[in-house]
Amino acid sequence: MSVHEPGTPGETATVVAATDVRRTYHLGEPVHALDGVSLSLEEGSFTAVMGPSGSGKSTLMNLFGCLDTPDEGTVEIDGRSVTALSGSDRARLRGTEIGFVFQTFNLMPRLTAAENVTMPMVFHDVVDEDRRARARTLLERVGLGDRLDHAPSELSGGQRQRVAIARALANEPTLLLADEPTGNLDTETGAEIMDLFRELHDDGRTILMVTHERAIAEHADRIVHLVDGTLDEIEEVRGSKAASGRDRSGSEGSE
Ligand SMILES: Nc1ncnc2c1ncn2[C@@H]1O[C@H](COP(=O)(O)OP(=O)(O)OP(=O)(O)O)[C@@H](O)[C@H]1O
Repeated sequence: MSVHEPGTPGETATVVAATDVRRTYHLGEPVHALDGVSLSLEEGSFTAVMGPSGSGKSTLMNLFGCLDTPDEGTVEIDGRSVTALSGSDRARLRGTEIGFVFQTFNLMPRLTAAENVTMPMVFHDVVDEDRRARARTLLERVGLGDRLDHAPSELSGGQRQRVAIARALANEPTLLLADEPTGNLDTETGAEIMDLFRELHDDGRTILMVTHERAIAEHADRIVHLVDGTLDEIEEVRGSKAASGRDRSGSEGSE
């Protein structure tokens, strides 16, 4: 199901949408972290969010990730209004519809790679052996089929992030949210992780990524620029790194 059914054949569906969202924090002087932002994510789109420190990027991610609700405006995920849900229903929606990738990986240190990947599957009715098989498939997908039983401390930074990406995919989420996914990696490893994101994008995943780095943002199809809690510009990334490797109706890469 989608927020808006496509009007014409071939038109892409909006799967996640924030409409005129406002979020004000009241610690002393009110801070308008988001001051009327609307942003829709089409199915299979890859969007980067950039902006100065304090411009509202994390606040927007928290709304899309069902970690917070707006004071005004609405957030809809796969046709469901997040704003109308109770805290526990929102947590369930978060567990089933959102996959999170963090700058600091956030793996459970005492669990193996495979066990980390099976953790989010509690939201689904999957028996143990199927979970293990699914974790294996996901870890193979991110190039770690030979690291299932390694602890995070036995993996490199790039490998840890790959485990985190496999974990984020555990429930076939509607939306993959990545907060500075290359922030703790060297340039080369960061580029490898972005290659993986590009592959996931090619597989049809819907991705929203916050980054400070222009070169990383250019892997997306468009860059959303936030300034002072407002949407300053949506920049289409022409011949983006994400698009360059693919044949997209033959229309890309000829500039
Ligand atoms: N829980 C909170 N309580 C009070 N103020 C907050 C809270 N979270 C964020 N803010 C304020 O809201 C504004 C937006 O913060 P936000 O974290 O969304 O920005 P950001 O663009 O992600 O910044 P950065 O790039 O530094 O992570 C900032 O002025 C921040 O100080």
